[in-house]
Amino acid sequence: MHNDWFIIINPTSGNGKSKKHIPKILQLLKQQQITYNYAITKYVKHEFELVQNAITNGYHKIISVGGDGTLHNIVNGILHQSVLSSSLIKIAVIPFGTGNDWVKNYQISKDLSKNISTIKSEHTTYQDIGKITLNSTKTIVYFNNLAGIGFDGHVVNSIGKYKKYGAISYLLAVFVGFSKYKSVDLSIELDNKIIEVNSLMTLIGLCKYSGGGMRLTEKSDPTNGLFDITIIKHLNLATVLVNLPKLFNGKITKHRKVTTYKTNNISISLPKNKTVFMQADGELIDSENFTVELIPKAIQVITPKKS
Ligand SMILES: Nc1ncnc2c1ncn2[C@@H]1O[C@H](COP(=O)(O)OP(=O)(O)OP(=O)(O)O)[C@@H](O)[C@H]1O
Repeated sequence: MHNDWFIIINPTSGNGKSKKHIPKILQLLKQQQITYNYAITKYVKHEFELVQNAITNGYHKIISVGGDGTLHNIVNGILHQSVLSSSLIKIAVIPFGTGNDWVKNYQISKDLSKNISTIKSEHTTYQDIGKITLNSTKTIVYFNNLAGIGFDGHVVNSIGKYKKYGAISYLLAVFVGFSKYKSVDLSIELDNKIIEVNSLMTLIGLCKYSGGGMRLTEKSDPTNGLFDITIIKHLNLATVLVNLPKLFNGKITKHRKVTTYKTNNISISLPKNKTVFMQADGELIDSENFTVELIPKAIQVITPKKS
């Protein structure tokens, strides 16, 4: 194991923004005497392979340059390997995505110099990770921010064509998608209860933000060993419009059609013969009945010291 950082850069993140900043990032790292090696991804999910190769080659400090999807794939590469325990691996993020929701949770600076000083400090927080197991294929997908079923999966499915609009892309996808979307019947099992619900969307959160800055879960804390579950029943467009600010300030969780729970284990069954989109950290995943369990303090993430 050596002490250099391994940097994984997704040049397509943020509509190609990260690519333009590569020379500047590398120069600032050198200036702060941070030693590193780096690789640029060449295709979708290449991050997964790159991080596993880096760990096999003795790296245990990783920097993700990109958005939430890049980080998600790196986290999955780390959790799916067995060379080194994930809790011994440090992950830093230089955000260059569209939504950049995960970094908001920790107030990681978008200012490159400030962020690189934070990385240099190596101040870490041990973060919980969600582990989704799909019932029939036993496929495992990890998430570090939030997973969702229903309308938010539908938004992720359509987001590609809106990303060119930058920060407002998620909001655009919400409004364009809403009129055609139909809520679905879910059977949700948590804390020995079975909840049958017609749901617009159901969210399983570790961190606070998703969908480009929305706050759909209640007081999420990615270090407390619990998921924040939000079940939103069917809402009409007028209700969404009236409650728009509440989607961003967290107060939507108080709406009478919204219920919240805290748990570390949840199973969800989807309706038969209906496509229900599912997403993890803004990446679409296969849609089928699944169970989610929480792995406490599974990774170390580089975070600014609280002043
Ligand atoms: N070279 C590449 N070509 C095409 N896609 C890539 C490449 N490298 C990585 N990807 C994929 O790009 C996807 C999106 O990346 P990411 O989520 O980081 O950016 P974003 O969508 O702009 O940001 P955010 O998720 O924060 O809104 C990921 O699924 C990743 O696997």
